[in-house]
Amino acid sequence: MDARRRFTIGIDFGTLSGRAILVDVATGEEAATAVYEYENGVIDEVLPVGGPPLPPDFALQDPADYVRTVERTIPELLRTSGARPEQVVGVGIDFTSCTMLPARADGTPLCFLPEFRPNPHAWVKLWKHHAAQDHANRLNAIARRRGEPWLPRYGGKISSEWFFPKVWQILEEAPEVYAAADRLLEAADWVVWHLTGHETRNSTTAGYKAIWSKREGFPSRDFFAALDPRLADVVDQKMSRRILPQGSLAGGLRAEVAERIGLLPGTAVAVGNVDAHVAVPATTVVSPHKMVMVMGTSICHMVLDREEHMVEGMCGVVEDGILPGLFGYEAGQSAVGDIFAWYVEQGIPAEYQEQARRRGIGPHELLEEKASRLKPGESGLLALDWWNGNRSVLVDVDLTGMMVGMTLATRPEEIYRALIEGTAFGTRLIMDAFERHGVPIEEVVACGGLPDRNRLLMQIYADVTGREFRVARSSNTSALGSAMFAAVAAGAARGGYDDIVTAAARMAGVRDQVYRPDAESHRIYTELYREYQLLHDYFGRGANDVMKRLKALRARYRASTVRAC
Ligand SMILES: Nc1ncnc2c1ncn2[C@@H]1O[C@H](COP(=O)(O)OP(=O)(O)O)[C@@H](O)[C@H]1O
Ligand SMILES: O=C(CO)[C@@H](O)[C@@H](O)COP(=O)(O)O
Repeated sequence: MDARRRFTIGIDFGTLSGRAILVDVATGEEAATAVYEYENGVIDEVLPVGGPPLPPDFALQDPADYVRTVERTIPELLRTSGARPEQVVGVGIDFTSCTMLPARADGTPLCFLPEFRPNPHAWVKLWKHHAAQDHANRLNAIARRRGEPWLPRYGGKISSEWFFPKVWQILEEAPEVYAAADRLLEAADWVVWHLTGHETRNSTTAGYKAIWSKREGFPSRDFFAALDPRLADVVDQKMSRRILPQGSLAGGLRAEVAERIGLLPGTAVAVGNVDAHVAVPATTVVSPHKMVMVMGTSICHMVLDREEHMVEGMCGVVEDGILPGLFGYEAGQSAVGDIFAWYVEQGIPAEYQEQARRRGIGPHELLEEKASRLKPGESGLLALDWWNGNRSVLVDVDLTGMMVGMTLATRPEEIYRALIEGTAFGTRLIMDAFERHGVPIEEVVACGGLPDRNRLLMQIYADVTGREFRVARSSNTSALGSAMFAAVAAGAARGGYDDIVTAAARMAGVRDQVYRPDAESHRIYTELYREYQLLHDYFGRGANDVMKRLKALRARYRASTVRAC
């Protein structure tokens, strides 16, 4: 190991695991990687401490898994690379968002305290926690009635996945937790607090998930009081108005953590970031009108522009939200990889599982191989990709998945392919919304776990959208982006960079591989897309609320079943 090399560390806290990389600041070479699969994963049935079944649509996590991620991955990076602590000039982290938790004034999560451990609301609410939809609906109705100027920045609706519906749910369903919480914060900021001993708040989670803007700050005290008088001062009582831009130095690594993980105390730590937004410069995109698609459990569609446009169903548009000096747009699909996981785990016949096992391949690989032999339209199937609700453009987690065209002859690979195609149609609809509202999409760069796992999926996305898909060089773009922002937090004087654009030029890259649309497939998919749009509007825009009626029946029946036990 050349002692003159300088490195930064990026840790991407995903839905199921934390992934860390050690990156050469001069070249972007990933000298080592380490992964920690969360011991408690996604907590959606019962708490790790036991107790009654969690209510429907809860999705929680254990902050101890975040501490274990830091303490397991960073020593592994140093061990496998041979890098010396003094060669590491900075650490950056990114997180799924909005993943939030209640904590004491010293940063202790309430779920660490014996008296609160049995209470689900004391735990981390993961980004996909969908049990605050009622609070989101009421918040949106009040915001619309008051004519709140910030609502159009979020596509006209605040999602139940974002910060304040989750806060309101805690207040109404667990007022004792709300009262005991000195701090309410994003997990991204909590991990940085754990690393540095300083509480900081970053502009990306604040802007996209907590209705903050650089020009106007948070919504007014009157707005919060209109939700509930007890929320009037929530920002000043349990949050902060000191919001730091991306690349800011949050502080130095605190001694007790540095000692446990093998780094030097005082190593620069960048403010926290969001897994989708941080990936943008790591794919080389630092200028407008290039869509970065972070493709994993969900898909996040990220675009930069010099102007602010109001686009239907956006998760948000935030000034400086992704890169300084530009408006950053975020749209998304709440379930993509999750849908394929659901089908592989719940839907394929034992015969297919056995076939895959005999051949020493995974079920995804077997299905991909079989589905690759099908032609667009051949299955007669069409899916609405709402297995975990709709994030963009309808912003409604109470919508559910649907597949039409099934017959007695339908085969598993046809269903698998139709699920992929349905998610691709969802992406095409988001791209159309951007262009319809004045934000052109001139290029597409994909990153995340899916491009490395499923070539058929990538080709279908190119065929459905009619666009070329480039792929980021790194298989860990979010972690690479965090490592790049760590270099900026350290600054050129300490071996990093003074701005993210320079860091991107030196540390980011794209692969030579390009997925190009096939003209005939695109023609067929455009016919199918028209059918998708009809179903989308009929079931998603109020013509028939059967999905919501069925979900209400499920909740009622499930509640009665639980009571009967
Ligand atoms: N071969 C595959 N084809 C399609 N989806 C896959 C495949 N293998 C894994 N997945 C899905 O990819 C998702 C994980 O994506 P990844 O980007 O690694 O994680 P995260 O979303 O936590 O960042 C899971 O939802 C999983 O079901
Ligand atoms: O919503 C966001 C970012 O705004 C993501 O954190 C969320 O969709 C989860 O992303 P993953 O698919 O787990 O990478």
